[in-house]
Amino acid sequence: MSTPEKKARIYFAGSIRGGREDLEIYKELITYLQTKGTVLTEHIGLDDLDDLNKEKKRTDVDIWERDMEWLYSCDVIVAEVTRPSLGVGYELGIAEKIRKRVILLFRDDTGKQCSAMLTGNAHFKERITYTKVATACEQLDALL
Ligand SMILES: O=c1[nH]c(=O)n([C@H]2C[C@H](O)[C@@H](COP(=O)(O)O)O2)cc1CO
Repeated sequence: MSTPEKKARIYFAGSIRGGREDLEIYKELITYLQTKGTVLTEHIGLDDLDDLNKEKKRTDVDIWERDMEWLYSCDVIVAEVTRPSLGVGYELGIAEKIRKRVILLFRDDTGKQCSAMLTGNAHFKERITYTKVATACEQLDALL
């Protein structure tokens, strides 16, 4: 009997307190990523963060401890960085320090540029620039 293949543990990073303007995009990306593995941070795609894991009832210390455990233990981080977020920037800084694989997603239809701290950084060499989520998913498919 063959052993079942281990599902990839995916840490999806996206803005929460930095602003929820891209929520619909996060939802689509998370739904796609769930076909590729277990998305640890699926709460990032919820309309109401209270729905799934009582995010609003957690203390900030609980959130930070849980997310650090997920960040250190995941197989890959997929970060949607179009909407700037202090939390996502912090997670990516740690990812670089612990040499965790990161795939960055950035939309090219906003007239904004991605931070040079990411685009100038050799650790973040896997970058997807996209307009439509379907295109981003096609490119993710080639990487995951
Ligand atoms: O309630 C939360 N839950 C949570 O998982 N995070 C993590 C995951 C996200 O990738 C990132 C978002 O950071 P920020 O809230 O600064 O935009 O931080 C952040 C918050 C709130 O800061």
